[in-house]
Amino acid sequence: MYYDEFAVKENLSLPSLLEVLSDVLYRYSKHDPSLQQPLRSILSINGQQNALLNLPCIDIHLGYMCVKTITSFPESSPAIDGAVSLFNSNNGRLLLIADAKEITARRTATASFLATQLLAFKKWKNEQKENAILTILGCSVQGRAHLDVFTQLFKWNKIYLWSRNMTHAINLQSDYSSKLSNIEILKDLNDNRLQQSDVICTCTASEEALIGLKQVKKGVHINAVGSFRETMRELADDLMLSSDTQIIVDSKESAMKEAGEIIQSKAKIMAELGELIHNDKFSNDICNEKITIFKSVGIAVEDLAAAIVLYESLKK
Ligand SMILES: NC(=O)C1=CN([C@@H]2O[C@H](COP(=O)(O)OP(=O)(O)OC[C@H]3O[C@@H](n4cnc5c(N)ncnc54)[C@H](OP(=O)(O)O)[C@@H]3O)[C@@H](O)[C@H]2O)C=CC1
Ligand SMILES: O=C(O)C1=NCCCC1
Repeated sequence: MYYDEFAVKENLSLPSLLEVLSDVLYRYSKHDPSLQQPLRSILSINGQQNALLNLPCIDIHLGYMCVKTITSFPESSPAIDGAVSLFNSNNGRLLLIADAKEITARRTATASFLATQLLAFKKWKNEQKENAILTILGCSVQGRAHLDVFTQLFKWNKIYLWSRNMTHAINLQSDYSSKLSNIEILKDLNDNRLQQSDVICTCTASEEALIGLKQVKKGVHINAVGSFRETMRELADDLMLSSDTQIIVDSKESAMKEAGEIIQSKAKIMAELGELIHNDKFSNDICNEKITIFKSVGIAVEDLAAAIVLYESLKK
């Protein structure tokens, strides 16, 4: 009944997760009445950064209900802890409880990959696809999961890693040295190699902007994962507000309430990720000169997708 982080990692198929994520995000953005997801609750402890989060949702169409309960204690390691519970929505039976750290990390990185497919790969010509450069900023749990998922699902020409504490980037590079020989370390964020990156994933708990317009190239795609509070941000206002930037989010409702970059810059959101799925008009409109930003805050239907994929794989 309880599946720990190792069982989650072993049994959660990324291609299946990508498919189910795409389906639930599509139906979420279409306001499909069979999918119910209220705004998550974030209860702060003593007005500090530590918090208890609750993310529930019901999917009558697929026949499941899910609730993820996690703590976020940024000064602890791991920062996130908790469990995901999956239920049958026809008879109310509890089907599975699984480690939330691993589910959160893998569904978040897979949502970023889906955004990269929809926003970057579609605008690239073949040559750019064959020589694509990925950069990951922040080499803790989310950065590590992004490296793992992004390299399992796509072949990158080069990968650059940066972390505030450079040892964390070096450790991550070393953990992957037997599988990936194309990883390099960025010592700082003014390194020219950041400007060569085709895709950048920002996976930090920063409260100050780490990158601005001058540090990135035209047409870059950014997955901004870290911020989920008004006070947090990874991207500067000039990047958020540039007329060359198109901003996509997982949920408009959540992003306007939780994403520091959106709240502080008052940048306009172009669409939800789900609105780009099965939408040829949008794909045709994406221009390779534009910067695309996927601002992810994390929503319950993403945990639901992961829990369903896990449950159905374990049932076989
Ligand atoms: N969008 C989503 O769905 C999700 C978002 N998150 C968020 O993503 C972020 C990273 O999560 P996770 O890896 O689990 O967290 P950890 O606490 O494990 O790691 C924090 C990361 O942020 C970096 N960091 C912290 N402060 C700064 C700063 N001021 N400047 C630059 N880097 C900084 C750390 O770098 P170093 O170690 O080198 O010091 C480290 O890489 C968190 O903010 C988390 O809340 C998490 C889950 C889902
Ligand atoms: O979606 C999630 O799960 C989280 N989002 C922001 C940070 C904590 C976990």
